[in-house]
Amino acid sequence: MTRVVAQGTFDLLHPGHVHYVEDAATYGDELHAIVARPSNVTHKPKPILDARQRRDMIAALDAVDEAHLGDPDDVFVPITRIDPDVIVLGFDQHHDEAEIAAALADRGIDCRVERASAREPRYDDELLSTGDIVDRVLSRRE
Ligand SMILES: Cc1cc2nc3c(=O)[nH]c(=O)nc-3n(C[C@H](O)[C@H](O)[C@H](O)COP(=O)(O)O)c2cc1C
Ligand SMILES: Nc1ncnc2c1ncn2[C@@H]1O[C@H](COP(=O)(O)OP(=O)(O)OP(=O)(O)O)[C@@H](O)[C@H]1O
Repeated sequence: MTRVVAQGTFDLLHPGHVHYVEDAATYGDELHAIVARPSNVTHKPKPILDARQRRDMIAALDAVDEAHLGDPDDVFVPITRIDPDVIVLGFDQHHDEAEIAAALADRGIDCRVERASAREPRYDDELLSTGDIVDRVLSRRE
């Protein structure tokens, strides 16, 4: 049983998230999605939706076998619990594969790090970014 981890903020779910978890799922038999807590989302605006709602939505996707609320303080708490064989990073995520691989090795966790592919828009109006969805809401509802 090859266990895979994907992770992210997964706010206002869109086809890019679906592509990410479906791509991640191809790396093994069981896909675990870890949902970032707001305190750990530091490189962009805080998510709109509660972490429990973001977890429930990503859990509803067929490709995801189990979704987990991330640990507020130590990102390796769920990793140690899930004990994955593969961690698949999102195509544009700011994490460095080598740094994560080193942190895993330091903890004695035997797990390789991969990177998912990107998904391009299938039509002009398709939004594949949470930030873009928020911007459109603001522009249409102000
Ligand atoms: C290996 C790994 C484990 C993670 N575990 C957690 C966690 O336990 N708690 C958490 O809040 N975020 C966790 N994250 C998510 C990061 O905190 C970060 O916020 C997340 O990658 C957001 O990326 P995104 O905004 O591109 O979706 C983890 C990320 C990685 C790469
Ligand atoms: N178009 C896309 N193609 C493939 N993966 C995507 C796409 N959009 C987002 N993802 C992946 O989904 C994961 C979670 O993305 P995240 O929660 O950061 O949403 P986001 O839409 O990328 O946010 P924002 O665009 O506001 O930064 C990330 O790993 C990201 O790489």
